[in-house]
Amino acid sequence: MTTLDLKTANCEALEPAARAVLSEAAYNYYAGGAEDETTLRANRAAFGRLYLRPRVLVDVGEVDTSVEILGERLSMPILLAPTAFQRLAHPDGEKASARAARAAGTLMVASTLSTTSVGDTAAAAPGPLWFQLYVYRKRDITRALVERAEAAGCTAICLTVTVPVQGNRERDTRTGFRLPPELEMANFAGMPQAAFPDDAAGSGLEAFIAREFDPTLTWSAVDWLRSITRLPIVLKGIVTPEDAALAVEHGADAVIVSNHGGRQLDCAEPTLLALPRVADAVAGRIPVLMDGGIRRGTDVVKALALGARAVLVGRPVLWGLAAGGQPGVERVLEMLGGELRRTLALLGRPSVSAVDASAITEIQGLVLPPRG
Ligand SMILES: Cc1cc2nc3c(=O)[nH]c(=O)nc-3n(C[C@H](O)[C@H](O)[C@H](O)COP(=O)(O)O)c2cc1C
Ligand SMILES: CC(C)CC(=O)C(=O)O
Repeated sequence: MTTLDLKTANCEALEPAARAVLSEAAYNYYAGGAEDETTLRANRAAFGRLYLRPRVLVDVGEVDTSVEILGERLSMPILLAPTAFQRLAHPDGEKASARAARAAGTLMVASTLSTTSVGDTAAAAPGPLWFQLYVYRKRDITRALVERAEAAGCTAICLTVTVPVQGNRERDTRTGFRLPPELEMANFAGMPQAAFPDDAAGSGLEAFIAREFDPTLTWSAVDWLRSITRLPIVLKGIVTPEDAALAVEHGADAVIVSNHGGRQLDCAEPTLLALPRVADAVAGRIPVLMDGGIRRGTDVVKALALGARAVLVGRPVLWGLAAGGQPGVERVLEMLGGELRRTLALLGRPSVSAVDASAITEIQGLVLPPRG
C-alpha cells in the first residue's frame, strides 16, 4: 500500500486494501459475523437511524476531544478493541497496533488470543494497556494470564462475557480457519493451550474454544476475578439493563456495551440501541463504553450522546494493520479522531463533555435518556 492510498482512505475504504493482502481465511475471520450476519449489519445500520442537532454560533475555536477513563486521560474517546491473532494481518501485529495507539494518545485492549505476548506488546509501547481475558476451564491458566498481565504493567482487566461457546461463524467453518504453523497464541507460550486442536474439522478456533473456555461461567467468576487482582475490572459484553445492574453490584469498574461485533449471538440487538438502556441502568455510577460498527466521527458522537464515555473500534484497526502496519493503524486513528474533532465543531459542541442527549434527534423505537 502506498502513502497516497493511506492518505485518501476513510475507515471503510481501507477494507478492500486489506482484503487484497490477506488470505481468504484471515479476511473472512476478520470480516465475518455469526450465521446470517444480521447483527453485524444492524450494528452499522443503527447509526443511520439517528441524526444530529447542530447548534450554531458557538465558539469552536478550540475543540477538546480528550476524555478520562479509569484514571487515565486519553487524547480522544476512541480505544482499540481487543482483536485476536493480529499477526495474521501484518508481521508486526499487536506491537504495531499498540504503538499506533500510543502515538495517538489512546489505548489498546490486548486480546488474550494475541499472537504476541502481553509482555512483549506492553514493552513495545509503554503506557496504559488493558488486558482482555477469557475464563478457561482450568482456572490456573486464567490466574496465570492475569499474573502475566499484571507483570506486564497492564492497567485494567477486561473480562469478555460473550463467549460461553463460539458463535456459529459459517465463513470460518467453510475455510477451516486455523493459525498458520508459524504463529502461536503467545500468551500461552509453553502451555498445550498455545495451539488449536490439530484433528478438528471445520474451524480450529471453534474446537479450541469448545475444549478450553468455561461454559459454566456465572457472576461468581467476576467475584473470583476481583479476589485475585487489584486491577480495575471492565466487563465487555453487557447489553441489557438487568446485566448492567448486576455488573455494578458485582463491583465492575466499567462496562462495555458490546455484542462482540456481531460474531457471537446473531440477531442480538445492535449495540447503539442497547446503549441508552444500559447507561440508564448504570446511572453514572461507572463509565459505560460501547463498540460495534463505529466507522466515522459522527458515530462516536452518537454513542457519546446516548451515554457512552468512549467507544472501541475493532475491524477498522485490522484493516489499517493489514494495509499498512503501524502507519496504517495510525491512519485509522487519525481519520476517526479528525472526523470527531470536525463533527464536534460543526455540531457546536467544543468538547466531548459538551455532548449530551440534546445532540441527537429522537427516533421512534429508540429509548433515549432524558434530555440534558
Ligand atoms: C477479528 C476479530 C477478533 C476479535 N477478537 C476478540 C477477542 O479476542 N476478544 C474480545 O473480547 N473481542 C474480540 N473481538 C470483538 C471486538 O473486541 C469488538 O467487540 C468488535 O470487533 C467491535 O465491532 P467492530 O469490529 O464493528 O468495531 C474480535 C473482533 C474481531 C473482528
Ligand atoms: C475467542 C474467540 C471467539 C476470539 C474472538 O473473540 C473472536 O474471534 O471474535
